[in-house]
Amino acid sequence: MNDGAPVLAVDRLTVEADGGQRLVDDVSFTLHPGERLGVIGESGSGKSLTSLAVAGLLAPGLTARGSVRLAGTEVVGAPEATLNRVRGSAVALVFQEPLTALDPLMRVGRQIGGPLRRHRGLRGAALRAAVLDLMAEVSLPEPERLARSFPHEMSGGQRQRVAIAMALACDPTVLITDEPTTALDVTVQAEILELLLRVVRERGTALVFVSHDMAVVSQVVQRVIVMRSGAVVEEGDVAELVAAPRHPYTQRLVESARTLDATLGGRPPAAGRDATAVEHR
Ligand SMILES: Nc1ncnc2c1ncn2[C@@H]1O[C@H](COP(=O)(O)OP(=O)(O)OP(=O)(O)O)[C@@H](O)[C@H]1O
Repeated sequence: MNDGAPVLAVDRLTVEADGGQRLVDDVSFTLHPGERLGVIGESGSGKSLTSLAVAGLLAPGLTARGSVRLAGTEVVGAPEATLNRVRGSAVALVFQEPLTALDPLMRVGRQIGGPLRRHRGLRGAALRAAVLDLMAEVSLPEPERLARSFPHEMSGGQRQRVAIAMALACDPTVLITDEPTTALDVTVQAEILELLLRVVRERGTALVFVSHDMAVVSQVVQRVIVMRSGAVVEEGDVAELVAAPRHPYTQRLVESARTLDATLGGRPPAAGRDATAVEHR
């Protein structure tokens, strides 16, 4: 599976603030077609800035250096037109709070149709059919009725399904999700994780899954990079890393996931599980 060219190659990526503060420090990793990679670390470790830099979405005042090759296109330093093209086809993002991706004043059917119009040129009946197909793919109930709803009329889980549908609209090679379930109720979290796993498997989409939660990451990805203070401190197969973390920081992350899990009476992270909930290829 990993013999071909990576769909994403991040090489010595740094992100600096205007004052010269280095917020992401020399980060390198690759992602192959259909692979699922976790990026884990505590708050402020640089996970989000890394994923934003990959999509060329850094805020003004932040500068990326190094190289990010996404489906063969260099993102670092690329002109806006190139970035728009890449963001239409090569990469899409799903954030923690679906409302950030949604326009509160636009019916969700039109919003899902936005990327289909812009990037795939669909109009009229073909557009409407594609919107309903996408809504069905992300298991939104009664698509015809929900398409006419506004975001505030939907539940948090339904809104995140809409955000995932919009991200999938152009069939991106790489999907980046940044804490996609953190804002949701626990039962809804599990449903959204299941959905994400299903759609990336069915479509063969490569996934970068950003999270602070080792237990969640171990359910979703095959490989993980561990970030601390902007740098990668450990990288490896997620089951091996959970079973035998080498870096003291990773050991702490795994230990706190185990402690929380034991407190809640749940199962230990993936290394201790069978493959019923988590299918690592
Ligand atoms: N626009 C910005 N200007 C200056 N510093 C920033 C900016 N955005 C983020 N930072 C800083 O960069 C560091 C890394 O932030 P980042 O958002 O990538 O962390 P994170 O690991 O994703 O954490 P969280 O889960 O809390 O979002 C933090 O110290 C943050 O305060």
